[in-house]
Amino acid sequence: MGYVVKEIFKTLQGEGRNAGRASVFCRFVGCNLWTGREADRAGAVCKFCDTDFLGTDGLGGGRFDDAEALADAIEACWAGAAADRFVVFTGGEPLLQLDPTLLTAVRSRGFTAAVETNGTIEPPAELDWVCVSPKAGAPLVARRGDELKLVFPQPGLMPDAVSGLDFTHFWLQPMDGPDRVANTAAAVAHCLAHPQWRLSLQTHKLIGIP
Ligand SMILES: C[S@@+](CC[C@H](N)C(=O)[O-])C[C@H]1O[C@@H](n2cnc3c(N)ncnc32)[C@H](O)[C@@H]1O
Ligand SMILES: Nc1nc2[nH]cc(C(=O)O)c2c(=O)[nH]1
Ligand code: SF4
Ligand SMILES: [Mg+2]
Repeated sequence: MGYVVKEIFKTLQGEGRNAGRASVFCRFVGCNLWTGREADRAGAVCKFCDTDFLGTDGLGGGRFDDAEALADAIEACWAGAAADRFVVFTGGEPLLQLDPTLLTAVRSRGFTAAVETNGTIEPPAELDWVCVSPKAGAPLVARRGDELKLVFPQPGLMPDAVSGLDFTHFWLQPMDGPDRVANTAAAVAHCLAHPQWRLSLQTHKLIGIP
């Protein structure tokens, strides 16, 4: 089983409960809700994506023949002590490729393993941290986890529709793009009126790190 990876980089997790934590990000190529091509954006299920997940041309990207090779690359990217190792699998949609074999390989190297997923695919049980970010118009299969991070506002997916699901933390993350300032104000207002929800800012963008 091989893996196709856009990029592998070390940075601080910018979003959600683990914001500020040193992390290796492994970004897989491909998504099931958008082709990744701008020409297809308007017709995609997910239209607001802020990420380039096409090609293997990013830092540390490439094709990895097996789980051991990719886990070795993740460990090399960490380039540090054995304590507090943390890897975030993202994409694109990581659950199109992430499997128990790769999770076992990174965990055997001392990593705590997290995922950022759109919730359309059931996450493997070997994950230590599951962040689900549901998308309007897409089936929500992953209905439990550690954090639910709703990009806000999304026409057709109101917070009330997912606030009863089995998650420990509930975040509203303002949709980045031309309406970011207005979306942030709307998210703040919703959190004030509905304290189950907390604000998640994309802090890496605020401070200019990857
Ligand atoms: C690029 S996605 C990759 C993982 C997965 N496909 C997903 O959607 O959760 C990583 C995170 O960025 C969020 N995101 C994507 N575009 C965004 C935008 N324009 N503004 C705010 N958050 C965004 C997603 O909702 C998700 O929580
Ligand atoms: N610093 C940083 N934090 C992140 N949290 C989720 C990200 C993602 O693209 O999945 C992301 C990202 O791209 N960079
Ligand atoms: S599901 Fe995630 S990776 Fe796919 S287009 Fe939407 S935000 Fe981007
Ligand atoms: Mg990102």
